[in-house]
Amino acid sequence: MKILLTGKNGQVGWELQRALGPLGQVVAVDRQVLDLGNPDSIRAVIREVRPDLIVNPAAYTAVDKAESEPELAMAVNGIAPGIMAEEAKKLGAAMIHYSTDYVFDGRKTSPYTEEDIPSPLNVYGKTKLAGEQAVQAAGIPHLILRTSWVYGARGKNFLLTILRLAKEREELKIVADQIGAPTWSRMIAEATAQILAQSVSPLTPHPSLLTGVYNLTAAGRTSWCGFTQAIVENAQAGTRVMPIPTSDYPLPAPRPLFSLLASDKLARTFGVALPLWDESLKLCMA
Ligand SMILES: NC(=O)C1=CN([C@@H]2O[C@H](COP(=O)(O)OP(=O)(O)OC[C@H]3O[C@@H](n4cnc5c(N)ncnc54)[C@H](OP(=O)(O)O)[C@@H]3O)[C@@H](O)[C@H]2O)C=CC1
Ligand SMILES: Cc1cn([C@H]2C[C@H](O)[C@@H](COP(=O)(O)OP(=O)(O)O[C@H]3O[C@@H](C)C(=O)[C@@H](O)[C@H]3O)O2)c(=O)[nH]c1=O
Ligand SMILES: [Mg+2]
Repeated sequence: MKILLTGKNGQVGWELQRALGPLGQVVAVDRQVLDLGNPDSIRAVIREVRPDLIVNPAAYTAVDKAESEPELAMAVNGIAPGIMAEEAKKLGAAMIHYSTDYVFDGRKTSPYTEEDIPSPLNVYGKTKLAGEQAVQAAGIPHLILRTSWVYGARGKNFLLTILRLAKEREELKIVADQIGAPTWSRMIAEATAQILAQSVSPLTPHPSLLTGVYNLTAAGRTSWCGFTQAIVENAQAGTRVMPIPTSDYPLPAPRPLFSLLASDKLARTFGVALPLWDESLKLCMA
């Protein structure tokens, strides 16, 4: 099986390079080779590589910047995945795509399921929803894996931001009224590999994916403030962490207040379930 992996230097892309290795021949590309903002570049690379499977963790993930760059965010998150899926269709290939809790408005009080109707609050969420719909419209075998609050040992993420701020400041003020599940990029990659391993057979080069949307997040729940407290504790940083309401931390993009995703469908379908968020955080930080 030949796998084309986009965004190889991103948090999830980096971990996928390693995790997918045993499952096939991985052709991992970055923005220089495959520019998601450029449809011709997307088509050219896919036609040259001729993958059996496209795995697409590349995305425009700067949530606030997206508010002032909506066209670029839409090109990368909304339009590019559809072009990939159309090219996959011509090759008889399948696709694994990633999406976000930010497709929801956060007005629910119990975890969102795959049946809940998305209603994004910000440009990033709107463009990610458009990308989901574009992949679905192509009519190819696909998985859309929705995850949340991704962190890891490299790249731009909340864990690394807090570790930096904890060194610079004696006190951190962090919003405590946004609830979600911090998810380690490595867990997302390993779960993807486990799912994929169940979907390939030596008889056919193309994976037979159980097409659909699946939530894929760590178990448990916390707030950004709770996440910060755990980071500071694990780092033995001694920084004070003060809970604040979202209204005290104004940002260009509104965030959903509640964005827990129920991962039962993933467990039911593939027998895959991620550990508690704070257990993975300890492992990652160790
Ligand atoms: N980060 C998070 O908190 C969450 C992420 N997700 C989703 O999970 C997936 C993986 O996210 P994550 O690994 O955190 O993302 P990152 O921001 O860590 O990585 C994204 C990658 O996409 C690449 N990229 C951005 N623009 C382009 C472009 N125009 N052409 C080619 N490549 C581009 C980046 O390249 P470069 O390094 O050159 O910028 C980077 O390597 C995404 O679909 C994201 O929407 C879902 C929930 C939470
Ligand atoms: C740095 C900092 C942030 N915050 C708040 C701001 C914000 O409400 C919250 C989270 O901050 P961030 O901007 O890092 O998180 P954000 O970029 O909103 O993270 C999101 O990224 C996209 C890509 C996703 O798909 C989502 O699942 C989610 O992970 O923490 C504080 O309250 N104090 C602080 O000092
Ligand atoms: Mg961010």
